[in-house]
Amino acid sequence: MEEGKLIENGGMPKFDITDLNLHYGTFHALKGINMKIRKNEITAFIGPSGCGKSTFLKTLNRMNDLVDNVKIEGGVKLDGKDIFKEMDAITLRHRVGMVFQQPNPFPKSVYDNVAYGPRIFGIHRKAELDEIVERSLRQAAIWDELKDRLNKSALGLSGGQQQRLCMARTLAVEPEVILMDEPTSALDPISTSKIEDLAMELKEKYTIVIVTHNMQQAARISDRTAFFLLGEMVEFNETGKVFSMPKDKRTEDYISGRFG
Ligand SMILES: Nc1ncnc2c1ncn2[C@@H]1O[C@H](COP(=O)(O)OP(=O)(O)OP(=O)(O)O)[C@@H](O)[C@H]1O
Repeated sequence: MEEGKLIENGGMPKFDITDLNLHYGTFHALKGINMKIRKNEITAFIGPSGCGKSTFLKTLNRMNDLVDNVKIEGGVKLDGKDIFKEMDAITLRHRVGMVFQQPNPFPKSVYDNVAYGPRIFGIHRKAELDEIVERSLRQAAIWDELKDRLNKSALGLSGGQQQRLCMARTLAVEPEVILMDEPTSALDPISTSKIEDLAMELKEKYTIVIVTHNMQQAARISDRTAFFLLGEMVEFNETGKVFSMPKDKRTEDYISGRFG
């Protein structure tokens, strides 16, 4: 593995992003982003609507490749390897999973939703799939609720259950990074708190990057927070510092609600 630049307190960052620029046609959506995302931490992206948070998140597993007229320049390394030049998109998306804003289970049974990814990657033995399904549902803290409904349609679950099922589906292929794009914005407070608890448990094993509009959520669960504005990353620091003593006036205005 190629040696990447170490971060201040040692270790290699999970993602090393250097001078990343993204254009949608003539629109400059990400402007010169530099950032190192650490392993086993939760990194939160905050900022007003349209500032580029989702665009940046999707760049990390090359979901933007599918958009017409997109131009991406700069470097994104995962464990020291360039995700555009040294990795194919399938391998990347296996290693970097994603959970979306709206729970999006397939119109299949609970079991088949979770087994979907492993089957694509060639696992067909029933005993092995059973084990993966149970492990993933347990990790997503939903096994007890669903163990007697494995053959029922996932579409019959509540929104909060569907979102934890989608987490289980992501976990089933054992990714290293989980990208979460406003995963709780469609959920009630109890389901939200379950997803937050889950994210905090999962960071022991995974690296988590979450886009959230909810600043309390970023403050509650993330280790580091990045504030975006108009395609720029204005500030990136330990979450406590960003919220208690932001360095940039624009961050301060945003977190104190004076932005406008
Ligand atoms: N496929 C696309 N084609 C053209 N422009 C796009 C596309 N996707 C996003 N944009 C534009 O890029 C900018 C950043 O969008 P993005 O969705 O990344 O913002 P965001 O910070 O995640 O917003 P929100 O918080 O509302 O989800 C916006 O101005 C948006 O209109």
